[in-house]
Amino acid sequence: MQLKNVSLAIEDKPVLRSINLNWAHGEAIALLGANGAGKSSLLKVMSTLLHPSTGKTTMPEGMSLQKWKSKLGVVFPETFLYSSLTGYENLLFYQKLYGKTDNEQIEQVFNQVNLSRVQQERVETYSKGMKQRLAIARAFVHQPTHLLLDEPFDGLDLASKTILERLLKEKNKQGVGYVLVSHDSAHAWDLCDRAVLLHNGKIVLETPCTEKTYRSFMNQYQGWLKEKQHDVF
Ligand SMILES: Nc1ncnc2c1ncn2[C@@H]1O[C@H](COP(=O)(O)OP(=O)(O)OP(=O)(O)O)[C@@H](O)[C@H]1O
Repeated sequence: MQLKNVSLAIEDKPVLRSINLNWAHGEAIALLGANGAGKSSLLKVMSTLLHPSTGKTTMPEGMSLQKWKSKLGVVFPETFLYSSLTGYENLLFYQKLYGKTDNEQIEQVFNQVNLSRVQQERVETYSKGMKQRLAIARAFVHQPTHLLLDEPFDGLDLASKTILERLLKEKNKQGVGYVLVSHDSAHAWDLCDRAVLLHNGKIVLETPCTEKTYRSFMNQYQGWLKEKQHDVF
């Protein structure tokens, strides 16, 4: 997917400013930045939930908007789960939305997020971490090729965190790309090919995620964060 000069204003407030970003097929991008930098808004534009005020988003080659939506899996702070339905009913519902019914796939994702045991229980009885794992399963249930992940590790215990890390690495090996928003830069660095830093709605830094580039990136990131503190206080 390609974003060209994308800007977004919400209620006249500039949230994204002239964003240029190329997301290559299978690429894992860490999207970093301070609170309010515009990370979630950018993911929403990429998911087409929000439309840019100006600029252009282009789908990967040959893909219609409809096709793009069908290839996309999202983990957003809103879980999009139905609490009065069981875990199984939720996954079945979402799979059907994508025009599929594949019980084996549902079983597989339940196994992957370690929720098989409670799949017939209503979601309102799940803990926060279990709901988050089900939201992750929901994002994977139609076998997307692109993932938009807004703090997907939020609320996960250590074991669940490891499960998700493994899942992302495995999917990435199979060619699935993702954009990962995280406040844990070191963690995101380990899971991604490239890091993009947003500040006040602008991309201010981009670098490949290698051991060598981490320190320099973090020094610059901290510089931006200090500037942000001056803005606020
Ligand atoms: N619905 C909305 N109405 C008004 N302002 C909004 C809305 N959504 C986002 N904003 C503003 O847009 C800016 C960017 O918000 P966004 O949630 O994208 O940032 P973020 O980088 O994801 O932050 P965080 O790390 O805190 O999640 C913020 O200043 C926020 O107040």
